[in-house]
Amino acid sequence: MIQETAPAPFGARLRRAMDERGPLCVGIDPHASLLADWGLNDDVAGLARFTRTVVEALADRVAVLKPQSAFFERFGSRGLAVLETAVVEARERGALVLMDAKRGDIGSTMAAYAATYLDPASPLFSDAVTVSPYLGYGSLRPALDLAAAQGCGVFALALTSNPEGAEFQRAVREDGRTVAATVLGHLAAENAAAEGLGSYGAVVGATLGDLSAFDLAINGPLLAPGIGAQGATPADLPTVFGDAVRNVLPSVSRGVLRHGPDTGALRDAAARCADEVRAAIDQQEARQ
Ligand SMILES: O=C(O)c1cc(=O)[nH]c(=O)n1[C@@H]1O[C@H](COP(=O)(O)O)[C@@H](O)[C@H]1O
Repeated sequence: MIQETAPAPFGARLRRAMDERGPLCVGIDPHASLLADWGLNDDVAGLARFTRTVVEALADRVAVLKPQSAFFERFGSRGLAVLETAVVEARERGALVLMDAKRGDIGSTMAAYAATYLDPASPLFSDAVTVSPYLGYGSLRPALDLAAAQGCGVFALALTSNPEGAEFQRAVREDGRTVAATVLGHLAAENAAAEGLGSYGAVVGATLGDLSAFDLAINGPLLAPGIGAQGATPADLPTVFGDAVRNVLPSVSRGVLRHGPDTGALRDAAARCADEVRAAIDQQEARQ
């Protein structure tokens, strides 16, 4: 009889990857301007070459690769085919793939989005996906449940790195809590039973300065974009995240990608960034 083994939870897989490979997520964001900088055309062949170069350079050494779906979708079905190949090859080379899709819809449609990224039968099956909770946290339930069943993760937008985010995310509800604190509270409840790092993460920008007004102790990963092109640095992480810094997964796209297309330069840039992040985390832990 074939024994069905439950997949290891995403949180545990992520913790192991961060410990072994360094706490870093590199975004695959094939901007038209980056394609040009790399000497590539802004077409499907350029997209495929760019993406393959990043995957071959980094998937065997960084903890997480985060393809930004929009940059592939803009080329239609042929762009999605490039994305499908990238996801499979990155996972085969040992990286966890976090699909940056930022999906969010009513629950019945959310189930279709969940199936797209979190059902192993889907060509875009990934280790985790970013979602938007602004149709109500409960609308994310199909993704949260499928993630649990498949050993996958979900990252919900809480405090995004862009300045416009505050208008909604820091709005105060009738009970006095902000919208962002509400999202963080839901995620903490979701992770409460997890042994070690939970599988339900929050997106919290590294650009936001002191966030001590928010309870970031959600027992889940905190995806922290904003380092590099948006102005934050690894040295900012202790100020932004305080004691929660050990659960932070910093994410860098252009800050690493601008070093391509040379494979060695991409690898050096990612390694430098991971070292700087680790040093910042060690410094904060020494203070505690
Ligand atoms: O979910 C994200 O990844 C994300 C959330 C957020 O608050 N801010 C943010 O910049 N991102 C994504 O992170 C990447 C940042 O790219 P760089 O600014 O080039 O490092 C982009 O793909 C954004 O879509």
